[in-house]
Amino acid sequence: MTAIYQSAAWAALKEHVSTVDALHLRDLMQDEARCAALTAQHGDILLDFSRQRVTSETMDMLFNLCEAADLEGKRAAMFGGEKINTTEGRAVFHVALRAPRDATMCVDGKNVIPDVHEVLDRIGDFATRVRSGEFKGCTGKPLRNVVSVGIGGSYLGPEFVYEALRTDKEAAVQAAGRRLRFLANVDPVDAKRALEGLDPEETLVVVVSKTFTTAETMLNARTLKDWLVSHLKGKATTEAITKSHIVAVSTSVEKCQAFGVDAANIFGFWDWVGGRYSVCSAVGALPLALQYGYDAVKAFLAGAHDMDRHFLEAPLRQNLPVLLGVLGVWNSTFLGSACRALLPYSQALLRFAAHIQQVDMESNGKRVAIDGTELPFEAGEVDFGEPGTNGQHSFYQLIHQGRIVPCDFLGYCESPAPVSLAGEPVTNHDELMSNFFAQADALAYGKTAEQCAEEGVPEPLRPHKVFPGNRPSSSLLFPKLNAFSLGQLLALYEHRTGVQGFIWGVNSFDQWGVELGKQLASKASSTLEVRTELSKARSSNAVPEGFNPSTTAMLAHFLKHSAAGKLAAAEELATAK
Ligand SMILES: O=P(O)(O)OC[C@H]1O[C@](O)(CO)[C@@H](O)[C@@H]1O
Repeated sequence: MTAIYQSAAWAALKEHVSTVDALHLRDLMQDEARCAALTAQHGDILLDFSRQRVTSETMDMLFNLCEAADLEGKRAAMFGGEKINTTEGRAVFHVALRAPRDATMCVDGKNVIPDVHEVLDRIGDFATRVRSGEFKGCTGKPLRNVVSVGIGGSYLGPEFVYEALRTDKEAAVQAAGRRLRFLANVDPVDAKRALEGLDPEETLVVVVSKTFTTAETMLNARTLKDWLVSHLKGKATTEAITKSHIVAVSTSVEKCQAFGVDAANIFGFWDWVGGRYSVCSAVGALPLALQYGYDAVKAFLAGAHDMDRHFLEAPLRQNLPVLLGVLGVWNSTFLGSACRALLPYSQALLRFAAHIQQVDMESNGKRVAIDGTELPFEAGEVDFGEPGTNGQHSFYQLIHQGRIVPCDFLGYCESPAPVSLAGEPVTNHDELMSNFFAQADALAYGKTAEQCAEEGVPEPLRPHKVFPGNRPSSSLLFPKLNAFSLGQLLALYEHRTGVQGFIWGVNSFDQWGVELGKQLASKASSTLEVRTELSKARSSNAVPEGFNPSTTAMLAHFLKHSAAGKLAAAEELATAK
C-alpha cells in the first residue's frame, strides 16, 4: 500500500490549502446551505462543524483521503479482532468490552464475549455484596471507602467518569455514604491525600494495573497494604487483612496472587485491551460499580456500545467519530495547527481533557508509520482543555488573539444540577450555554478594525482589540449528561483517535515512547536507594556514579538537601525493625 502521504488524495489536500486560506469563516458562515450541510446527528447528539475551515470540496477531498487510507478496511479489521497492533502482536478490541451478552466477537477464533460478561457479572455481584455490607472488612465493618490505586489508563478514565457522575441525580443517590478516592502519583503527597480521613477498617483498596508491574502503582499498593496492616495488625492476620481489604484488576492473575490478593478478589481483563482504552473493562467497571452501583456501569457500557455501532455502521459523511477525525487531520496536518483544545461546557467533565490527553497523545504521538518508516509529517495533536466558562478566564486570550488552536466545544441541553434564581432572566445553565454558543462564533467571526472603529475604539488601541477570527471549532451538543451519554462521549473520542491514526498510518495502540524515561528513572532510583544504603545516606556527599555531569550535579544537590529527611526515615525504619 502506498504511504498515505504519497497518495493523490494527500497531494490534492496539500494543494487545496491555499484555496481555503483565501476564505474567511465570517463569509463562509453566511452560506446557509453550507452550514446546514456541515452538521451531522446521531440520535439526539448534534455535531455542528460549520465553523471548521472547510468547504464541501474540502470534505470531498477528506473522504477521498479516507478511501486512500483504507479507513473502512482498518475499522473492519479492528472490529473483526484482527491483530492490528502489529508491534505488540495484539488485537485492539475494547469494543468487545461493551458488547451485549449475545454478541459474538472473536480473537484468534475464540468468542471473547462470554469471558467479558463473566467478569462483568462478578463485578456486579461483588459490588452489590460490598455495598450491602455482606462483604465486610476484617473487623466486620462495612467497606464504605474505596481507594483505587492505578496510573495512566488505570486511573484517568475511571476518574473522568467518577467525577462526571458525581452530580448525576441517580448516581448521587447510589453513592450516598460512600467514598471513592484515586491514588495515582508515586508522590507520597498523593497517598496522604487519598487516605485523608479514611478509617482503615472501612476501606477497600483496589489495585488496578494491566501489567501489575508499573513502579508507581506497585509502590503505592505496597504503601497502602502497609497502611492497612500497620493499623489492623492487632485485629487480624496479614492474610485476613489482605483478603478483606485488597482486590485487584489486571491481565496478570499470577502477579496479583504473588502480591497476596485472593483469587476470588482478582478481576481480569485481556491483552487486547489497551491501557488507555480500558475504562470499560474491570479497570473502570469495578471502582465505579462500587461507588455508583452496577446499573450505572451497565448504562455507561450501553452508551459506549451505541456509539460503537454508529461508528461501525453510519455512512462516513454522517459518522461522528469519522467527521471529528478527518477534521483533526485537516487542521493539524494540512492547516498546521499542532494543538487542539477540549472545551466541555460542563463542570462535571473537569477530568475529561486529562483522559483524552492520554487516549489521543499516547496513541498518535508517533514519529514512524506502522511499518516503521519515518513519517515526513507530524502526527498527533497536543490536547489540552478546561471546562467552560473557567477556560475563558484563563487561556482563551491566546485562542482568540494568539496562535490558532482548533477547538472542540461540548455542551448539554439540560443541566444535571439545574439552578434558576427568582428574578434572574436566565437559569444558570442557560448562562453557561450562552457562552458555549458565543465563543464558537467569536472565534469564527472575530472583530475587524472597521468594527472597532464603529464602536469608537481609539485608533492606537484598535490593533489590540482586533480579533482575526477564522479560528476553527466543532460544537457537540448532547441532550443531557448521564451514564449512557457519557459512554457515548467516551467511545466517540476513542474512535476519533483511531480514525486519525488509521489515516496517518501509525500504530495508535502501542506506546514504546514511555519506556526510556522509566528505564532512566529506575537507574536513578537505584542511586537513591536508602534502606540498604543507610551508611551512604549519612555521608550525603556521596557522588552518584554513571550519570551525565548535569544529572550528577542535580542528584548530588538532591542528596545533599534530602539527606536529613532520608536519615530520619532510615533511622525510623531501623528502630521500627
Ligand atoms: O495499567 P498499567 O500496566 O499499570 O499501566 C499504566 C499506564 O502506564 C502506561 O503503560 C504508560 O507508561 C500506560 O499506557 C498505561 O495506561
